[in-house]
Amino acid sequence: MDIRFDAAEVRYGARVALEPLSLSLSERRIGVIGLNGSGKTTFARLINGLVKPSAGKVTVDGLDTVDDAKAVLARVGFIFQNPANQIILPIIRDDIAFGPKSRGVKGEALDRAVNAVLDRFSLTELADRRPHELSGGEVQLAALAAVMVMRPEIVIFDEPTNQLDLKNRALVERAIRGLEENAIVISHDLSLIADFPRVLVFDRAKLVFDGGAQEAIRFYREIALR
Ligand SMILES: Nc1ncnc2c1ncn2[C@@H]1O[C@H](COP(=O)(O)OP(=O)(O)OP(=O)(O)O)[C@@H](O)[C@H]1O
Repeated sequence: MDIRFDAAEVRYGARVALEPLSLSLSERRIGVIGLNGSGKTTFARLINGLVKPSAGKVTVDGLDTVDDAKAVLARVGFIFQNPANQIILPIIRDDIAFGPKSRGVKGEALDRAVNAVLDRFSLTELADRRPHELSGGEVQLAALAAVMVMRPEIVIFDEPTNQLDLKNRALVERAIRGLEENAIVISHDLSLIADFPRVLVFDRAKLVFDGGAQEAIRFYREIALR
C-alpha cells in the first residue's frame, strides 16, 4: 500500500474541510482520530476518490484518485458510518453477490466467492436475512463482506463501532484485527486503535499529530480537554 497526499486540500466555498496536506501512508493499520467536524471523514474519502481535492492530489499505488478513479475504487473499499445504507439489495446474500456480478462473475464462481466471504465473517447462517433482521454488529459485518468480496487492497472504516453494544463491538473489532488487508480506521472508540503503529490526529481541518497510538491518544486528549 502506498497512499500519497501531495498538498491535497478540500474547501466547500469559504469553509475549509481539510487544510493542504502532504504525507504518505504505508502501514498496515492506520488510525484516524479527532473531534467531530475535524476533517477525518473528508481525509478518508479523499483516499477512495469519493471526495475530490480542491487543490493538490492524492494517489494510491501511483493511481490518481481523480484521473484513475475507477481503478482506485477497486483498490480501496469503504465501510460508511451508517453501513445499513450501503446494503442495497433486500437479502444479504444477494447484496454480497451484487458487486462481483456487476464485474461479470457468475454461476459457480459467483457462489464460491459469496460463500467464502460469508464463511470468513461468520455470516453463513444470516445470509438469507434482511438487513433489518440483523444486529448492528452483524450489519457492519455484512457491509464488510460485501466490500471484501471485491478483493480490495485497502479497507477504510468510518467509525465502525459507533453505537454498538459490547458484544457487537467485539465482533467488529475481531473482524478488523483479523483482516490481512490494509485497514484505515476512523474512530472515537480509542481502544480500537490503541495498538496501531500509526495514528493521525485531526483538529480543525488540520493534521496535528502523526505518530504511535499511545502518543496520539495523549495528544488528542489534550486537544479535547483544553
Ligand atoms: N459536503 C460538505 N459540504 C460542506 N461542508 C462539509 C461537507 N462535508 C463536510 N463538511 C464540513 O467539513 C468539516 C469536516 O467534516 P468531516 O465530516 O470530515 O469531519 P469528521 O472529523 O469526520 O467529523 P465526525 O467525527 O463528526 O464524523 C466539517 O466542518 C463539515 O461541516
